[in-house]
Amino acid sequence: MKRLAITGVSRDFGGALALDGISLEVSAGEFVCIVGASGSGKSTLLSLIAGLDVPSRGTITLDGLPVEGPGPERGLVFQTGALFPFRTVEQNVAFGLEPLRISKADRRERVAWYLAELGLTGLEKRLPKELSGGQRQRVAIARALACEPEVLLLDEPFGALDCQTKDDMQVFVRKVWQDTGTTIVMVTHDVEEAVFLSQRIVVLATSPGRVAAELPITLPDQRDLPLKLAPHFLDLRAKVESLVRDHRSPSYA
Ligand SMILES: Nc1ncnc2c1ncn2[C@@H]1O[C@H](COP(=O)(O)OP(=O)(O)OP(=O)(O)O)[C@@H](O)[C@H]1O
Repeated sequence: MKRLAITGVSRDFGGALALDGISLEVSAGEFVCIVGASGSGKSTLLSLIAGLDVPSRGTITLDGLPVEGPGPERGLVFQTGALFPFRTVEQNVAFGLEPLRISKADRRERVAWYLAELGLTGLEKRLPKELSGGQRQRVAIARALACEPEVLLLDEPFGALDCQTKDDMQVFVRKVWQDTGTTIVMVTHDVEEAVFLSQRIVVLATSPGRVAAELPITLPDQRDLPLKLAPHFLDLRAKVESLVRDHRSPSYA
């Protein structure tokens, strides 16, 4: 289990400051959502944590060790799952396990467990083109989780899905998080989704991107879809929406 610490992180794209002095800690096993208006630097922050990009200033550490590039302890899933088109579902999920020194039988068992966990049993032999958008995203999440990362980084993973599929995916992700204890950091522009999923929401402000607010999400651990209509849920959602609105650049007002 790892603790993620982001300290004084800035990212300057040749004079354009995308992130300015972000400090944030995520505890082992925590589920944190990052929200903010378009351009607030959400994706930039996630790529820095993933090690796909390097901060201009500041440090990012996992259990005290600096992040210096991508690593197997951090799994990443984007909006379009980017599956290997000529691999079947089970071959996609097994991909990250192939270089690991585990027996074929263990590998098969692990793949089967994650396929079952994500509701994909029965689709093992299908190719990505034979799946729905929601199924494809579940394969992408299963593939990231099969490597048993300490931290799962999700960048708008359900952004391209219809409302119904998105609802189902949110329920899946809550269950997976509870079953596996994986630390999750997720970027979304959907405030309802962030409130439903997370234990804490970090709101980023725009121009430059910085932490505007952090809110603990005081909802029960067991969450089902009707919770989205409960008064306490709606209060939290309204509060976060107004924080996002209040911290976007004037050009969006
Ligand atoms: N490679 C890059 N070169 C120059 N500027 C960049 C680059 N990547 C991001 N930016 C700028 O950094 C800022 C933050 O972008 P980022 O994509 O992280 O925001 P975001 O909050 O994820 O936005 P959205 O919700 O629209 O996806 C934006 O002003 C963007 O134009």
